[in-house]
Amino acid sequence: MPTFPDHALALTIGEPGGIGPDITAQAWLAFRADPSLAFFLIGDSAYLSERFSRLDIAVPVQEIATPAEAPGVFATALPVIDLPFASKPETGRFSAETAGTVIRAIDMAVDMALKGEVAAIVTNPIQKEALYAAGFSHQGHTDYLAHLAVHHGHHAEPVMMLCAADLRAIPVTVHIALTEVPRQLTGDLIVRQARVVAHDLARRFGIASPRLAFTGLNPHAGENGAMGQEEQTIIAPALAALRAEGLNVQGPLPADTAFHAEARAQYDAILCMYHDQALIPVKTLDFHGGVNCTLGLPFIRTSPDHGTALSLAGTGKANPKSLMAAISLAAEIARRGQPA
Ligand SMILES: NC(=O)C1=CN([C@@H]2O[C@H](COP(=O)(O)OP(=O)(O)OC[C@H]3O[C@@H](n4cnc5c(N)ncnc54)[C@H](O)[C@@H]3O)[C@@H](O)[C@H]2O)C=CC1
Ligand SMILES: NCC(=O)COP(=O)(O)O
Repeated sequence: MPTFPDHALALTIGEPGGIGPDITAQAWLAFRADPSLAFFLIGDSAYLSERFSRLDIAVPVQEIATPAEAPGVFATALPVIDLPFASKPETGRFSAETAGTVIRAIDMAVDMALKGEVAAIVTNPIQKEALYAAGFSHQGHTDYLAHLAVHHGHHAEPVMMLCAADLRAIPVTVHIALTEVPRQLTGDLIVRQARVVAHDLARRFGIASPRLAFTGLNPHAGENGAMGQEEQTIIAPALAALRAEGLNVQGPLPADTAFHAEARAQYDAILCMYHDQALIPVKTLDFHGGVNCTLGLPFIRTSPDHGTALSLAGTGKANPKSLMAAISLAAEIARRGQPA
């Protein structure tokens, strides 16, 4: 397992028309004096230099050929592995024309992680609709990273976990229409995700016997079937199976009362039945400190909790703290290592 300070973190450029370049520059300014947080960016160095020159900050860019060069450069310049765009991105706009290169940056980072050349991957936000328009057939990074890992011969069972100060929330179903949720929510899906969460909270977060909570799907967790059946037919049986395996589980809890401070103190992570049930509390509690961490991969991946914020790109107004928190968490997990 590669660790700091020998191995740097690989950052991917994400949507070039969005705030990724700006917050990466700000993160470098904040962290450049700390070799334990050394990172490099995979992106178009000429475009990045031009973007930075328009912000009121001095961020020199230095091209590197390999990840191993990054720690030696990090204190004086933002190390960049050059990956030029075929067509010039437009700040504040997304384009399907750059999507292939955006995906290529992710491919390269995964390749480096699987070869043990980097300590972890931190992804800048992608514009999902731009990638979809270019033929990308995955929901987002989370399932694409797992696809790449499997393609390279590894096992992967991807789980999206959003972390705020004292809340870790997992959407069991992710980027699907709300009408699809009852159709795609199964006991098997809940059980498989809970196993990954329990395993990775122990392995990556040092929580030996994590306490897992689960929300219901319906208002008041269905109120004994009066407001929906999924709690009784899908969620409760899945929890019973997990209990039989020795996992510490509670629920299904009514989602509306599962996130206040006293409730949060009762669990280490909460598995929620759909995207907004998990992400609204995280982003409300800690929008600028929230981190998206993928569990179930053979490498470490974190990301800011927010998206591309196109309207802020190039303005200098994007807050870099979520990306900084993502970098810090990736470094912390890498330092902890991976006990078997
Ligand atoms: N990990 C990833 O790749 C993610 C990608 N996305 C993608 O981003 C695109 C835009 O999604 P939206 O729903 O509009 O979410 P968004 O997070 O880009 O923007 C939501 C609101 O938060 C503000 N905001 C976001 N980041 C900020 C920052 N660092 N500092 C200050 N304000 C900030 C924006 O200006 C906007 O008002 C979509 O294509 C979505 O799929 C969204 C979330 C994560
Ligand atoms: N809403 C979370 C999000 O869009 C992140 O998705 P991913 O790209 O990390 O899979």
